[in-house]
Amino acid sequence: MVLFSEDHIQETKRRGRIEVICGSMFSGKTEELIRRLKRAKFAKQRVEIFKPAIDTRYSEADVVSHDSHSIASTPIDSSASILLFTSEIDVVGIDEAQFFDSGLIDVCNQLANNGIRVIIAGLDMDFRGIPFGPMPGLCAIADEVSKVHAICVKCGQLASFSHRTVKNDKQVLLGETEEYEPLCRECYQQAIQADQKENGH
Ligand SMILES: Nc1ncnc2c1ncn2[C@@H]1O[C@H](COP(=O)(O)OP(=O)(O)O)[C@@H](O)[C@H]1O
Ligand SMILES: Cc1cn([C@H]2C[C@H](O)[C@@H](COP(=O)(O)O)O2)c(=O)[nH]c1=O
Ligand SMILES: [Zn+2]
Repeated sequence: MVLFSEDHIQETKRRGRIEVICGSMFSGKTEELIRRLKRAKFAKQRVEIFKPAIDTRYSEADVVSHDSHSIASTPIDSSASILLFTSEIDVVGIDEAQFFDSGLIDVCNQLANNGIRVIIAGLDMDFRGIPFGPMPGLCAIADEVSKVHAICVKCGQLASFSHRTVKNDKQVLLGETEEYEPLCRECYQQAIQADQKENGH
C-alpha cells in the first residue's frame, strides 16, 4: 500500500491531478498538506498556497498546523481568486477547503486540466456530522483521497468526528481544543445524546 503521497512517480511527474486530504479536526490534514508542499518545493516545483481569509486562528497569512508547523500562504475570499495567481505554477495547495464556495470544485478541475497538481485539505464533516461545503464534491472529482484520523479523546480509537463542546448552532465557528474534541463514532453518538439531554430534547 502507498501511504500518503510517497508514490514518487506521481509526486514528481508534472501532470495535472487532484489530491484531497480529509478527516476530522486534529487528524493531521494540515501537517500532511504542508509535508507534501514542502517536498514539492524541494523538487524545485513552483508552489502557490491558499487559505480562506476568514481563517485567522493562528495567523493572518500562514497555514499553521495544531503542532505549529507552518508555510506561507495567500488568504483569499473567493475560490475564483485562485485562478488569478496560478499562471506558471506547478503545484497548488489549499487548506480549510470546507470554508470555500462551491466554485472551488470547478476551479480545481480547471487547474488539474491545465497540468497543475492540486492538493486540498479540509474537514469532510461539520460538527453535526454533515458533509461540509465543497468537500464532498472535491472528493468526487479527486484522483486520490486520503482520509486521515485523529485519536478519540475519550477512548483512544481512531476519530472521524469533530464534536463541538460549546453551545453554538452556526456551521462556521472557528476554534480549537476549547471548542472542539475529536471523537470516534461511538463516543460521538454518546456525546450528542448527552448534549440533547442537557438541552431538554
Ligand atoms: N486527539 C488528537 N489526535 C491526534 N492529534 C492531536 C490530537 N490533539 C491534538 N493533536 C495534534 O494535532 C496535530 C495535527 O494537527 P493538524 O495537522 O493541524 O490537524 P488538522 O489540520 O487535521 O486539524 C497532531 O500532530 C497532534 O500534535
Ligand atoms: C467541526 C467544525 C469546525 N469548524 C472550524 C473550527 C476550525 O477553526 C476549523 C477546522 O480546523 P482544522 O484545521 O480542521 O482543525 O473549522 C467550523 O467552523 N465548523 C464545524 O462544524
Ligand atoms: Zn471513542
